[in-house]
Amino acid sequence: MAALSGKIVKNVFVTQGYQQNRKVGTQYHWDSCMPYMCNSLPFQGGKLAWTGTSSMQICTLSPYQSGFVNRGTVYCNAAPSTTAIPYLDKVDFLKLQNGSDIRGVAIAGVEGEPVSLTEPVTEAIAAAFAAWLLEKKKDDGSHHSRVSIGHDSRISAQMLLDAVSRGIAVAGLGVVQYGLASTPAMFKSTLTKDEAFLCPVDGAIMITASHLPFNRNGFKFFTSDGGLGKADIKNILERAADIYKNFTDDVFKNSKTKASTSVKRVDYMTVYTSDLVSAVRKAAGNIEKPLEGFHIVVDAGNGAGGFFAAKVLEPLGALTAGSQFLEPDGLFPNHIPNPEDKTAMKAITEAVLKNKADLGIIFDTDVDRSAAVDSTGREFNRNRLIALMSAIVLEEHPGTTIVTDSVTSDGLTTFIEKKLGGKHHRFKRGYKNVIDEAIRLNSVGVETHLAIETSGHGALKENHWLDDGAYLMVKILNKLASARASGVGGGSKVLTDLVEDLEEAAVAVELRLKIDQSHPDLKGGYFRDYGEAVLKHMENFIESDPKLQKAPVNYEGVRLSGFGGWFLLRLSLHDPVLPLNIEAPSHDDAVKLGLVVAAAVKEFHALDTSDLDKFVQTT
Ligand SMILES: O=P(O)(O)OC[C@H]1O[C@H](O)[C@H](O)[C@@H](O)[C@@H]1O
Repeated sequence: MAALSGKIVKNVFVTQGYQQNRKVGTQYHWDSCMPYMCNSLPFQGGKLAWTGTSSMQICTLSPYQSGFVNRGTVYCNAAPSTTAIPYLDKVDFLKLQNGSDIRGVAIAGVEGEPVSLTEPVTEAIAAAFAAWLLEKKKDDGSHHSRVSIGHDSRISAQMLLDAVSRGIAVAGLGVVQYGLASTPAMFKSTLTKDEAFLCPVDGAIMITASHLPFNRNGFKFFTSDGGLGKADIKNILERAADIYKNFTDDVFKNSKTKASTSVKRVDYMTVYTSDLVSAVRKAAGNIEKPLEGFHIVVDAGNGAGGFFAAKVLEPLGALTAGSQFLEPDGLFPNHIPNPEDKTAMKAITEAVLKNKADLGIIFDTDVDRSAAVDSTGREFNRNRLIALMSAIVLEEHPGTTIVTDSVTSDGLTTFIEKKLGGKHHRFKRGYKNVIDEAIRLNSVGVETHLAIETSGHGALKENHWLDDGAYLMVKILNKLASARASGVGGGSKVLTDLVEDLEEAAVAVELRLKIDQSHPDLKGGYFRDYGEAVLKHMENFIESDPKLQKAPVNYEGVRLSGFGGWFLLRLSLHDPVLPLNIEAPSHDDAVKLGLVVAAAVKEFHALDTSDLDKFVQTT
C-alpha cells in the first residue's frame, strides 16, 4: 500500500495541526553547542527538536485505537488510556517478529490492519529488551546501564517513544532519548565514547518501520556487537508476552510516573554527523571544505535523513540548493522514502536534472539505505550502486571479496571479478545475512571489506560493519573530493567512469508470486514448506533442460542461466511469497525464462501466478 497523505482527525474532530504543519513546514534546529539534557517534555532549546506542530505530535494516540480511512482522511478514534488491557497470547507477540526487526501496526484506520503495537505491548517489549540486556551483560548492579532511543518521522513515533521509555525506565535502566535520529546513529551510540553525551550506551532502540506505510511502526535493537539477530528478537518477544500478562491498569499508570523522572535527552545526531564530516575531511587530506564547488541535492522523502544536507554536505562546502523533502513528515506526502521505489528514484533524478546538480543522494526513512544519481540522471542503485562501491573498496583493498545478496546480476559478478580483480560472493537476501556472512568470511581468513544488498543496505568493515546508508554516501563523496584534490575533472564523471564496464541487462524484473495460505493444497501446513516444495520441484524440472545451466554456487532458491540471461526463484525472507527475478538481454529472452518457471510451477495451485502469466503473454 502506498503511503497515504491526508489530514488527521482525532476523536472525529478535525485537528488543524497537520494543515498548519504543511503550511509552515516542520523544522528542526541544528544548534551546535553542548548536549542538552533534561527530565521533562518538551525538548526545548535542544537540537533535533521539532518546532511548530509536527504531524508526528498531533496524533498521540491512546493504546486502543480504532478508526477508518475515508477519502484520504485518517481518523484516529482514540479511546482513553484507562480502557482495560486486552488479553494477548504469546503467539500474538511472536507475530510481531519480522526477521531481525519487530514490526506492527501503530495507527488505526486502515481496513484489515488492526493496531498491534499498542502502548502496553510496546512497553512490554521495551521492558523485555531491558531484561535481555541486563542478562546478556551479566549486570551485577555495579554499573547503571542505559539505553538510547531514537525514532524516524512516523506519526506514531511520540506515542511509541513514550511507551518504550517507560518500559526501559521501569526495568531500572537509564533512558536517553535522541529524538529524530537514523538507525545507524543508534548503533553508533553503543560505540561512541563520550560521557558528555552519555555514551556509550549499553543498548539502543530505533523506532522505525523503514519504508512501510504511515500506519506501521517497529523497533530495531542494537548493542555494541551490532543489530540483534532473529533468535534474540524471538527471545525478547517471548519475554514481552510474559511481562504483558502481569500488566494491569495500575501497573501501567505507575510506570508513567516512574518514566517521567528518569528520561534524559541528548543531541547525539550532532556527534554522529560530525563523525561523517570528519571522515570526508580526513580522506581528502584534512581539507576543511573538500566539496567546495560541488552541487549535491538530497531527497530525504520526509523521513529522518534531512540532516545530511545541512549537517554533512554544507559543512564540507557543497551547495545543496534544490534538495527536497528534507522536513520530517510521517505521512510521506511526496513519495515513499525508499530507493527501491521507482517514484522516489524519479523524484531525485528530476531534482538533479532540474538543478543541474553534480550528484543526487536519496535515503530511506531511517537512513540505513541509500542510492545516488549522477549529473546525467543515471542511477547508482541496485547492481550499479554495488558496482560503484565495489570499485571504490577494491581500489583500497585489491583482490578483496565483495559479499552481496542473491538477486545481484551475472554482469555484476563479471565486473567485480574480471574488471576489478576482486571476488564476488553472492550470498542470501537480507542485510543481516549479508553482513553476518562478511563477518564470518573474515573470521575464517577470507578477507572482505564490503557487504551490500541491491536494496541499498551496505556495511563496511572500516565502519564497524555498521549498516549505514549515510556512510555509503560518504565513501562516494570521498571519491569526488579526492578526484577534485588530484585535479581530475569536476562533477560526478569520476564516479560514472568507475562503473563504465558494468554490463547491465536490458530487461530486469521482479515478480512476486503469492502463496495462498488458506488454499486446500497447503493442507493446513506452513507456507514455507509449500514454497520449499515448489523450489524442489523446480530443481528437478529443469535438470534435463540443456538450454539452462544451474548456478554453480547458490545459497538461496533456484538460480539458472539461459537465453543470455538468468532467473532466481526463492522464498521471501518474511512473506508468503516466492519472488522471481529475471534479467535478460531482451524482452523475448526474459519471456522465455518466464515460461520455464510458469511450466515448472503450473501444478502448484496455491501459487498466484497471475503476474507471471501476464508477463509471459506480453510477447
Ligand atoms: O525476501 P524479500 O521479501 O524480498 O525481502 C527482503 C528484504 O527483507 C527485509 O526488508 C530486509 O530488511 C532486507 O534486507 C531484505 O532485502
